[in-house]
Amino acid sequence: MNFSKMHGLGNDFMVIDAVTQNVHLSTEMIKRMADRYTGVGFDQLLIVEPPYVPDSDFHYRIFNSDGSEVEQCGNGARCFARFVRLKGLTRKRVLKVSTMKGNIVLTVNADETIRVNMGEPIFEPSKIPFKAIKEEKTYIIRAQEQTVLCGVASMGNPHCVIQVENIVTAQVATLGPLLEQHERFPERANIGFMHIIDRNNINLRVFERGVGETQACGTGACAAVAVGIKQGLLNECVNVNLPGGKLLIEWQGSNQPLYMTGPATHVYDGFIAI
Ligand SMILES: N[C@H](CCC[C@H](N)C(=O)O)C(=O)O
Repeated sequence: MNFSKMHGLGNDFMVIDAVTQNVHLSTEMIKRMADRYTGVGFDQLLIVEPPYVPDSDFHYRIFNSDGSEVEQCGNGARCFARFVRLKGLTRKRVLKVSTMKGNIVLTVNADETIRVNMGEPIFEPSKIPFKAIKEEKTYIIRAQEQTVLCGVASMGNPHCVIQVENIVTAQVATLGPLLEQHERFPERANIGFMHIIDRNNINLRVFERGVGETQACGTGACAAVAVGIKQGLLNECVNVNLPGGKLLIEWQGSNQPLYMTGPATHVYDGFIAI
């Protein structure tokens, strides 16, 4: 099976064309290919399929390295757009794509960065899902002996966003797994640690559901800015500095779509006999 290795700011992907290839992968196969020592190695696997819904160009499926299938992937969406053009599956620069939970529209800019309409952030607890009596700007979560203040949002996938004073000393390795598996997140969650520099710039690290800390998380950047704007701490246009690089996030508030702009990099093509 042919594949491409790609990344969005160091969040890395194995991308498979299931339009011209017959692809049937079990969870075990996905986990084996995800292994960074004995497999291809990736944070997520992206499988590009023919369109499922009317008026869309493609469908694409996203699997974390633990084999779990998920609803959305921001960095993966940009790599998807670059992949389908690189492989000659389309010549369009505006792509309509369906994923497990919704449709997104991607625009490939002249400089080959990609601007993605990620849809409207979701804050209703039952739709995230997150166990809460009612929707709040800030929640208190008790995790073992710690009390955590956070915001919660979904970009199709669930995110918990914690504000920290110092991004380097943020408790990513300890609080990350604790909150990812917390019982208030019935489908687990991605955990973002946000340091607000000013109203237009943040630093962010993300402990991703089903993976661990990654170099970048596109939906995590979207969720962090959405939570920060909802809490009145950020302006409509924010530079998000991740360990792997910078994303531009724009959101004009309720009932408006959120946009993410950033790069997508093709690393190599490969073949795996499975
Ligand atoms: N780990 C995420 C999926 C990938 C998201 C991330 N790689 C991005 O760029 O948005 C989840 O389980 O919801």
